[in-house]
Amino acid sequence: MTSIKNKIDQLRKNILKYEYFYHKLDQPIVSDAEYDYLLHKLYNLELKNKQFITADSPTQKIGSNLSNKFQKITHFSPMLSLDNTFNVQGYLDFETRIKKFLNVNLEISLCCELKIDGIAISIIYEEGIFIRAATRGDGYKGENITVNAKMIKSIPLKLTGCDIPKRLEIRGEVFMLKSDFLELNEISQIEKNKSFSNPRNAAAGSLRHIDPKITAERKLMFFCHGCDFFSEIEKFTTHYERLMQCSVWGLPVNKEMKNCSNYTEVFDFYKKIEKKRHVFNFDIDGIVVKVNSLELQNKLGFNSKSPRWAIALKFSSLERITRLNSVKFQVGRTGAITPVACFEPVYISGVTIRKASLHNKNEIERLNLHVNDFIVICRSGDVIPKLLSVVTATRSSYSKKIIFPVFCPICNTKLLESKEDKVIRCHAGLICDAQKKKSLQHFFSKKSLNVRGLGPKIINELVDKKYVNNPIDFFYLREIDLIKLKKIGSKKSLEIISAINQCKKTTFKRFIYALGILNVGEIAAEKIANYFLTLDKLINTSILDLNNIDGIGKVIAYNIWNYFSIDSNRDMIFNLVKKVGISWDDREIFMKKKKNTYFSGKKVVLTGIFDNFQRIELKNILINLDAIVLNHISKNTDLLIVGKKFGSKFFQAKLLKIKTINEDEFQYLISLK
Ligand SMILES: NC(=O)c1ccc[n+]([C@@H]2O[C@H](COP(=O)([O-])OP(=O)(O)OC[C@H]3O[C@@H](n4cnc5c(N)ncnc54)[C@H](O)[C@@H]3O)[C@@H](O)[C@H]2O)c1
Ligand SMILES: [Zn+2]
Repeated sequence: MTSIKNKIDQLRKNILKYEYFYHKLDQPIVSDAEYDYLLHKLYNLELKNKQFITADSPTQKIGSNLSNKFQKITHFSPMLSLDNTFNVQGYLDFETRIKKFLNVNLEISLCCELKIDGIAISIIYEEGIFIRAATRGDGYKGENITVNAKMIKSIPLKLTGCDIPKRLEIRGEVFMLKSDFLELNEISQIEKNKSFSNPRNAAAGSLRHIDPKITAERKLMFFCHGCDFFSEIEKFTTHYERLMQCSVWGLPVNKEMKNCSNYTEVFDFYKKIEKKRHVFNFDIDGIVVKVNSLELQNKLGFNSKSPRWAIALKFSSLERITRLNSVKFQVGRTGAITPVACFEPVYISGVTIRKASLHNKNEIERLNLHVNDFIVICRSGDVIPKLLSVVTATRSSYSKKIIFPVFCPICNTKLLESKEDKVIRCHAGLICDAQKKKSLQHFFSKKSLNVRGLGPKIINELVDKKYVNNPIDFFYLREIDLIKLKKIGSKKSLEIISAINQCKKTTFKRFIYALGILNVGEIAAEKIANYFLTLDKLINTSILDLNNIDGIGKVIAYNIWNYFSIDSNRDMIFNLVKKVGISWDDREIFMKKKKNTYFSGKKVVLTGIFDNFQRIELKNILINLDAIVLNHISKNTDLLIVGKKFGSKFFQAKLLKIKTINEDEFQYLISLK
């Protein structure tokens, strides 16, 4: 029992701390999802252990923003929060509750409005003149922010029109436009002032600033969402009519509101607003549904935190809280270790998520994760799952901290951190089964040698069963080996073997890409293929030569050079080409017609013999590159390509001052895009 009490005490302490930062300092230190989650947890614990409920529990009173910055004033009637729900059932429960309370079975008229994400204030008008304004405070006492509220242009200092009551209380929301918020934060960044985390906090901080001039500068806005006539006889019977009257007196009332007579109409309005919430230049976090009849509102009254006649139907958050089960350290194809958080599934905007990458060691340290932690998950940019933060308030003192491993979880080799990119890697290469599997998957993948039907599962099983150790082994697989794999029959085995045989005819670019050289993606592979044209040239290249390739940086150049300097890699390539018979048409890349090349419209002549091309081949390449290939030199010739054992054309060109290039220069030029 004491442990439950401790749990409750600990939760309350944390919630009150978060409320202090949010309401009093306007600088939240945890996300709303995390705060709501903890409050909900406390609520459930108290429900099961009613003996521990105290009047000062955050479940029993509203979060207060009362500070010493402003004088305090007592509200004429309590200014409370709103009951809220995120789902249909929660809303239906609300309807059932009020019908039961009122003992009615008929449809109740409801007024739906936007739930503006701002800061609540109360304004008192006497004879139509703005007299005083106050924040919600603790619900009973508020902060006197009269001077500051007078700085808000959309709040009239004098009401216009007839039938203005002697005393009128207006309640509404002060907020900041999203565009103004972005501008304010930009300026704060330049001037190195503190910035706000969202428009709501910016509005609250600006309204409650000790210098009213600052409030004036911040361009705050106001929407009225309620009023009280102080028991003066009024002609209105509904909340909706009252708001319409406020608008006539010159008070800003948001036009997006709707009278509904049943829950289907309420949900239509909710869906419509949720769809266009991003169109509004101010934040809203849901809709508010209010019993329209003032008489029924009076009958329903309040509980300690909120009126019984209203509920906020909030938009589902893009953040969810769930329990972390484990962190797996995955070994990538190049040995890079990526931590991946595995958690209890959560459903966010239409997708069930179970895992999120934690990217690197720094992220693990930033989060200070422990096993069984409750974590906040979101879909960043609405797609990629991201672990935002940890709910430290619910962590047990015994839970185990997650530590980045020192040894490879697959092959046990000591991990090393690269100085350049700070990535931690297992350097065991193909000795490491994880890297071996990923490299083989890459070798036969769609963009590499493209063997259909040879997916990761089959490759992993083949490695585990030790049927294959390197790409060459795949070309010697037999039907009797393959049928021993899970879910592979004779037909499928033969299909796989045939697909493996077919992949022997490939392209140079695909072959380079398939090798999986560090940082060499498809584009780099294409550039390299275009530049070298032959495998021989590529294998025997120098770093200097590699640095010449447009778009190949120093790191990639080194990686390529390093790859081909390793004997086992050269042996494997030799065997793949000479023994297995992988081949490609070197020239294939130049056989596609191109416009706007270096050669476009140029009159080109050839002389001599070439190491890497037959004369006719070279001619075709040039024609495809948009050149005009001629047999004789004249003063109109633009370019002469000179091979070994060149003839008199070379001397004629020199006399006529025609540009000449050799085979290497030609290869460089055709490698350009
Ligand atoms: N991140 C944190 O650390 C932290 C801490 C405390 C509270 N919070 C957040 O603050 C919220 C709780 O604050 P709250 O008690 O003010 O509740 P609330 O903001 O959910 O709802 C109550 C408020 O809604 C406002 N409102 C907006 N439009 C309205 C309309 N049309 N009609 C009536 N009222 C309208 C009212 O001013 C009212 O005070 C929660 O969402 C919680 O996540 C966050
Ligand atoms: Zn390893």
